[in-house]
Amino acid sequence: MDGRVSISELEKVYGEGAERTKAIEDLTFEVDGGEFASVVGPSGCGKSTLLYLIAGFLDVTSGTISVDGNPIQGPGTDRGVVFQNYALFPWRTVFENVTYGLEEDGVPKEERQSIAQQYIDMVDLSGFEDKYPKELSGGMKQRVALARTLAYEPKILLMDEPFGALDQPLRESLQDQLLDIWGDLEKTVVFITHDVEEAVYLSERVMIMTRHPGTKKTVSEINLDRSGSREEIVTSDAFADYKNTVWKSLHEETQTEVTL
Ligand SMILES: Nc1ncnc2c1ncn2[C@@H]1O[C@H](COP(=O)(O)OP(=O)(O)OP(=O)(O)O)[C@@H](O)[C@H]1O
Repeated sequence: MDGRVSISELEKVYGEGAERTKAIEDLTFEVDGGEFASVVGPSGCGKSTLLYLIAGFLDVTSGTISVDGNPIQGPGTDRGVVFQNYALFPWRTVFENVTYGLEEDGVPKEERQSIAQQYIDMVDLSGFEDKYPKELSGGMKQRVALARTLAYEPKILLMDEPFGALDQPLRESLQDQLLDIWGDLEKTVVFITHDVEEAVYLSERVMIMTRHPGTKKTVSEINLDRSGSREEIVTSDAFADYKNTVWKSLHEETQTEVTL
């Protein structure tokens, strides 16, 4: 399936001289087309840097990042980013936020209206098309942001702690909505989170990063039976085992941080 992300011997250094910070070193990781992969790691280990490098917002210092074998050269509509703070345009309605990328791409009006409506319906925001962001809850804002990104049909969704600002019930409902959308649309997802439970619940694989400078520490494959309800999944022994494994690996890194 399309949407394979290959990261090879990646290094990212910010600044020069006394300001020099090596954020990522020697990171090699591959996300298959259509896979849901999460990245967890201690604060400052380079998770957002990694995501912005894949997005093409930042240049690599050395190494390569390719999508389906083609080295990335800046941002592109094959990759869509969803941020924690929604990044909506406050002066645009829900509908106008979702059509934004399509307008930029020169999609004709009727076509962009029908595409926007399709994704607004998909995130359960029908009826809210004419509202402005300030009239929406945090969960609704994030659903608008998701619809806006989905509207230009990227193969790859890059999500930077998208549910980090939401309370637990909202978080859970958006996680389930995202899983449904991922199942329907067959996107590749690279999902950054601090939350081990969230990573295990959502992902097929979880990469744990070392603390500064960040690199791949371990990768956990998550083979959960997802046919049951959320309650059945999160109370299963398998879920607890996966959570423990990821938590222990992450905890080793945060312990290092404390003792340094
Ligand atoms: N624009 C920048 N200029 C200089 N250093 C930066 C810049 N952005 C990030 N860094 C540094 O790079 C390292 C990785 O930062 P990054 O934000 O990618 O980590 P993170 O794992 O996403 O952190 P958090 O979990 O706290 O959001 C940190 O040491 C940070 O201070």
